[in-house]
Amino acid sequence: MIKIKNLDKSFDGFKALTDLNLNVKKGSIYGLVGTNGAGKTTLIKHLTGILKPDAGDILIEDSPVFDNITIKERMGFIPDDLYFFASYNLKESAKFYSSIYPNWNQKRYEYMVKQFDLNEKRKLSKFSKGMQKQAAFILTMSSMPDYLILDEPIDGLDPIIRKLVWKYIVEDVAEREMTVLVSSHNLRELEGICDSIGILSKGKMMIERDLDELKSDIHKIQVAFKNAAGNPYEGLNVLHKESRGTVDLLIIRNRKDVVEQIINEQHPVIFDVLPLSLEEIFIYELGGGDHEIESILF
Ligand SMILES: Nc1ncnc2c1ncn2[C@@H]1O[C@H](COP(=O)(O)OP(=O)(O)OP(=O)(O)O)[C@@H](O)[C@H]1O
Repeated sequence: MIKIKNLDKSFDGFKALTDLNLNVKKGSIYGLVGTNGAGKTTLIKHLTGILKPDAGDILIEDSPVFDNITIKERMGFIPDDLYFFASYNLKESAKFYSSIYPNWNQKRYEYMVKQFDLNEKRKLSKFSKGMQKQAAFILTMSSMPDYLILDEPIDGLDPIIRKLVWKYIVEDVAEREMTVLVSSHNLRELEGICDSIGILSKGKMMIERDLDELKSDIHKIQVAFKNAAGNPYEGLNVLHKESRGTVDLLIIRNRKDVVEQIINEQHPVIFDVLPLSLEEIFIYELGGGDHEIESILF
């Protein structure tokens, strides 16, 4: 399990992370999302022991991460900006990885090289950006990490490879309880694989919830009444409302059964509860402003 408690970090007086808390359950996939500059990479650099916090605790299995070789041997990290030894090919890199990661799995490495169809004798510096990401993924997954930390892992990968990457991750989570934290701007893909989500904004954790729970709390409805008496939405937590002719479109933060009960009491002529995607929740929660929400949601 990964736990961050009250993390603070400043760069030359600029507060990049403020009193940040984060929890990732063992054997789960945690999606870290946030606007540009929100602090995702800074947070990940703390989690992987690259940066030292000004204050707070970064714990894996209750042990501090910084300078913790035992934990780092069991951790795989793919940064946004990859670093390779310029003169190495994939095969030489694998040899290096096998010397530092005690759980290195040579069979898996060979299988993955075939499956991703990479030439292991070609210098990594000659690979395209996407091929370098694939190489980093093969090396990391062949070290059989218990903790996998990924910063924008699918950026620049084609759809077939992206599918393969997620397949490996999901299988390792299911089969050997690997714990994953992944930052991404691709909310549609995160939505399909994450158990929980942390939404970061301006260095602060805005929301951290199970994805299903998050979704069961907030709904988009369209509704029309023939003769509504007074305010038909009284008792509901309406986050946003607009009207198109006789049809009202609303974002409501209540349980679905509560929404249904209150609206049905007013005998609507039209009433649909529509699912809200993670992308929509993200935009709403980060207060995109009613105008932006309007154009995206409806
Ligand atoms: N070494 C540094 N020195 C000064 N400021 C930094 C440093 N690293 C990060 N920052 C600042 O901290 C803030 C958070 O940056 P970070 O790279 O963590 O954001 P991010 O959420 O990963 O953004 P993006 O989605 O654009 O990659 C930014 O304002 C950035 O300029």
